Amino acid sequence: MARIELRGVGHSYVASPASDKDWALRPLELVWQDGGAYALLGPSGCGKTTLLNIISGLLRPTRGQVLINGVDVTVAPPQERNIAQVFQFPVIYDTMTVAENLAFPLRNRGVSPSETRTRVEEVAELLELTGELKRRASGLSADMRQRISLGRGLVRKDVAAILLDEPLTVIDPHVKWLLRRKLKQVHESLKVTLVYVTHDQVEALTLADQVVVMNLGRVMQVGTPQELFERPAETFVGYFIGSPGMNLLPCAVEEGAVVVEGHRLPLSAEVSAKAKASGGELRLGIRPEFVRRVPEGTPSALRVEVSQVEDLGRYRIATAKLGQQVVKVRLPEEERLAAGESCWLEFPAKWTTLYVDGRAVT
Ligand SMILES: Nc1ncnc2c1ncn2[C@@H]1O[C@H](COP(=O)(O)OP(=O)(O)OP(=O)(O)O)[C@@H](O)[C@H]1O
Repeated sequence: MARIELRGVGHSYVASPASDKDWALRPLELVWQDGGAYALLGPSGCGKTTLLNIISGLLRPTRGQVLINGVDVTVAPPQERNIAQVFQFPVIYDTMTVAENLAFPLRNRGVSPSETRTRVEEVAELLELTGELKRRASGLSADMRQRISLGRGLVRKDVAAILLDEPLTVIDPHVKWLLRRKLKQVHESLKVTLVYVTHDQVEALTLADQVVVMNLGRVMQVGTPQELFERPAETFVGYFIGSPGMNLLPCAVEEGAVVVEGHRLPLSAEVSAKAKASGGELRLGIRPEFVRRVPEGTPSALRVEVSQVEDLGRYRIATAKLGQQVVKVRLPEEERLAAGESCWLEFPAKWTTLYVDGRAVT
């Protein structure tokens, strides 16, 4: 089991990093608790793999220290870290049987044949591979191969953490959810620290207790799926998480109010004072799920013109014009609304966040 601590860890692939953009991973502080399930979520190129490779020891960071259970392992090679890594494209030995593939890490460490057999059977059971143990690995489906790869990580009793780098990307969509569920079960039963890299928010939010959202080599926010959804600390998080993302409306502040397209909405005196003092670019954020349709005449209601209503299967999204700005609204099932109509909307204060230069004012 492992508690992983990153102290001022940063990495640059250029010899003498000068500006922020030279850092693939900007120096950061992060603690991953023993037994937790974490996701690293962010767009392509944001530094997820770089961070994962630093933890596993494949990459030595330009700066900072990596501690596993309090021991500094910054310069220790991967084999000294008791960390298993599962890659997007699993490396499986086709000439071996499934059982031999699973046993491989134990054979390498000189574990006795009887203990190896017991562990392989346990892991095979956990991953529903028992019926396949005697089969040759060649010709197995992508999800079977990924299960073997995961099994090879789990087979060692001393494995402290499992790092998975986009493990489901090449898996058929209709078996993806099965493997995702399996992974969650494995984590729940073994309580091994799990770090899961993905650019897919559904994967991150369903698997992890804590999600680390990254962009441009920087950690934008660490939080539970609920915290990231309800209280995005940065406009990037608000927009990147959610489908569609958060509405981010240019606005102004006056004392005790935020002004959007000429409408005054109440705002705490403290937040309005901080925002005014900062002098930065202001946005009012509200998720489409929290915008409410209200009857005409409701205090603070905003009149909008609906330009489009999209049916996304389980729900519908209305796109509406508020003056010059566009607002997305998730409609309740029974709500009747069509393009060309106008209606009244409310932004409940509880669900609005004011951002200055992309950061939430709290
Ligand atoms: N070996 C390398 N040499 C030079 N630059 C690199 C190297 N590996 C990654 N980079 C750069 O570092 C940045 C972060 O890359 P990284 O692979 O960590 O991102 P990522 O979030 O995992 O992206 P993806 O999801 O596409 O794998 C990118 O700009 C990438 O081009």
